[in-house]
Amino acid sequence: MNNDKTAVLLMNVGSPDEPEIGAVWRYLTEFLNDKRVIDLPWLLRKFLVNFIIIPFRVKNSTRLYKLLWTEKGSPLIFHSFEMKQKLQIKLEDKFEVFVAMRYQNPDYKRIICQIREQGFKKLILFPLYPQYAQSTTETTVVAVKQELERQNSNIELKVINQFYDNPQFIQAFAEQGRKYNLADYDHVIFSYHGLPNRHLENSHPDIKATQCSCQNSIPEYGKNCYRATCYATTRLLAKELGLKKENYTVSFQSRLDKNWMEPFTDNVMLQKLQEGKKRILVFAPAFVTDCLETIIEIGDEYREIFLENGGEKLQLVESLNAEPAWIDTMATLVLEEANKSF
Ligand SMILES: C=CC1=C(C)c2cc3[nH]c(cc4nc(cc5[nH]c(cc1n2)c(C)c5CCC(=O)O)C(CCC(=O)O)=C4C)c(C)c3C=C
Ligand SMILES: [Fe+2]
Ligand SMILES: [Fe+2]
Repeated sequence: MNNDKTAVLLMNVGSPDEPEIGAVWRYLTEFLNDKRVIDLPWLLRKFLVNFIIIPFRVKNSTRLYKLLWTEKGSPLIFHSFEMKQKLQIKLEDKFEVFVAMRYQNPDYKRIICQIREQGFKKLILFPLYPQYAQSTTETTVVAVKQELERQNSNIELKVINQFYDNPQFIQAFAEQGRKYNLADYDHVIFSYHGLPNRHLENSHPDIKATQCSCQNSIPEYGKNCYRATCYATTRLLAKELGLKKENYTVSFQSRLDKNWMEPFTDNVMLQKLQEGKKRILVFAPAFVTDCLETIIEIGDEYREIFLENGGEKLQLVESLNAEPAWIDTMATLVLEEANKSF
């Protein structure tokens, strides 16, 4: 029994079990039927997701997952496991670290069952998203709370809600960037996973998102405003890297349709090219592990478009994965959370 130990649960989005059409279909079905991801009325969501989006998307997504897949499987999954192992060593034996995915496997419901059966009384949930969003952190927290209730568990829960401005996180990402010589590049893009504009409006209860100045500072209400926190992460990273305002741009990638957060990364990249910036370095600080959206979308797809249009170099900065500076950051975040009273 582990009465005096605290369980730490790392949770990320998840990947399909294999890069085959059936597995990708199951993954997209679980992911996109989540009402916090596609937040439309039930019937409209079911119809749109299951009869339009998935049938139209699944073939291409499978092709991309085949390109992404390695001998060790999906990067998002194997990097998450490597993080878990290294964090366990760092935290030693007062904590036991688990890893689960919001969608597909390892299944968070099964991992919570293990945590309960092993007698843990305290759980620190660590959603692996630097910036809070309803489609990532919120859905993870709600799912874990619901599952703990369903299993009649009295485990005490704490959550690391976000860490977009944590100085160690900023340092760790900057260190990844410093592996490249910044002087070799004409411009830097900070590319974040986008959100539907509707989600942005949800985090702007009193004002239209378009009228909000959260690009410049975190507004009063704004700690849960994804756009505000993306820009805040960028300002801190730019400062750490000594970048001048005119030498970097924030943009958003991975849109499902045109009503997503702008500017779009691919448009920014081509606009910079027109301005004569032929060598671009891209950071993706919404992701702590490399995944489909970094390796394939930026590293392959955007890079190819950039080169075809006359660019010379588009370089993706690797994510934090299991880098020592990031493992140290994770340990600090866990210990800080553990030191707040349960
Ligand atoms: C910052 C993290 C993420 C946010 C915010 C996010 C929002 C979001 N995503 C979709 C739809 C898809 N995302 C997909 C892949 C994917 N998304 C994230 C992270 C965030 N998503 C990651 C890390 C990944 C990669 C997973 C991997 O296996 O490597 C996919 C699947 C791939 C594809 O078919 O393109 C979809 C679909 C929505 C709708 C959304 C916000 C509403
Ligand atoms: Fe996504
Ligand atoms: Fe805002």
